[in-house]
Amino acid sequence: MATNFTSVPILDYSQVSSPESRSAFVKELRYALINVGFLYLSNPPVAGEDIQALIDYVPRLFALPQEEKDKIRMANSQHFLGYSALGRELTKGKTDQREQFDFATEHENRWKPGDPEYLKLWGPSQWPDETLLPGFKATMLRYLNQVEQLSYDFITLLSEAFGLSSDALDVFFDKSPGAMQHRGKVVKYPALDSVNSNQGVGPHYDAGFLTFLLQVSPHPGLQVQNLSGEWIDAPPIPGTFVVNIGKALETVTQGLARATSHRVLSPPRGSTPRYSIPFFQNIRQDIKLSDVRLEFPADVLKLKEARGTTGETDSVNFSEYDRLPSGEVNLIGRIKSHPDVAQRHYPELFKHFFPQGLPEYGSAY
Ligand SMILES: O=C(O)CCC(=O)C(=O)O
Ligand SMILES: [Fe+2]
Repeated sequence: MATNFTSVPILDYSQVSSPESRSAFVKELRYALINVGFLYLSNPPVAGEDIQALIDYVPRLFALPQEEKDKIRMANSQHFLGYSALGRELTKGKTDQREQFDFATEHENRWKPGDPEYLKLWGPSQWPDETLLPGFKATMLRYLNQVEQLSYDFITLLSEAFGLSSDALDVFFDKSPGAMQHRGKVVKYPALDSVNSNQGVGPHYDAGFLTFLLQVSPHPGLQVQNLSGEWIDAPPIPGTFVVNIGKALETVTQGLARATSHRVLSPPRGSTPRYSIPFFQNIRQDIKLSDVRLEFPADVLKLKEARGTTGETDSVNFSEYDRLPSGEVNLIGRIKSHPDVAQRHYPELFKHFFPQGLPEYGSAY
């Protein structure tokens, strides 16, 4: 089997429901996790009518009057939830050319004085005025809840694929109601005519465990980096999610599940905008990855050796995972990406990471 990839494999989730095809699925999953770090998932267990309803809402969400979007701007939120205008997010210090709304699964903030600051990171979303976009909030939450369930089921499959007991990774989640929070985003990438670079989003790794991406519009632009550093297209395939692995999952699986660097190029001049909806699976904020040591069978570890080492990439690294609680690593990531929000809600950390003050793109709201 080739260890370098030139395309992203497609896995069929309907295979999971019968015992015979389930083992074929798990085998393909093992290959995709170890060698690619990305896959398409067809027939995902998320209601087609919810996905379609969400897709229909997306252009209407971005078409809301600017003042309505500004009412729910991210700078209002210590949870980094809400609206980010074009060009207000950084990847590795460079401006991303996208406009987006961060909406998360429902969660009441649990921070109280004396608690670690990272507990402030999870809390309620800011939603657009219901009268302007009736039903959007309920649809988005239904969608997020279904993808959350899929994300847990997928972790079970991943554990099986790596020869672990199916509950081996349960320790990373607190499944009591409302205890976890996972984050979704609705993203718009305008065409090159209206932006000043083609960095839709710069090369990066995702931070957490699994990402489930819905490519809403038919535009290409998403690219993933293979072992020799080439950029491979991952164009939209209707009816699928793109699934990829974050740095936390790579770390706890000792590099078996590959976190693969990826980026989005802006649509060409004259194009309509590209839209997407990623879902990021979080893990417990208080867990330190180094506290959990998983024992993988030798034959599985050999597959990683056969893959060879991943070349250096220029992507953001999340190297702090070996020593800090996961919540703190995530807070640092959010601060670096959204300094204007950090300046307002985390002034000490802001000063630490941005000693010269806010970067060039302008002042905080
Ligand atoms: O919009 C996309 O297709 C991918 C976005 C992404 O990689 C991210 O937001 O982490
Ligand atoms: Fe990403």
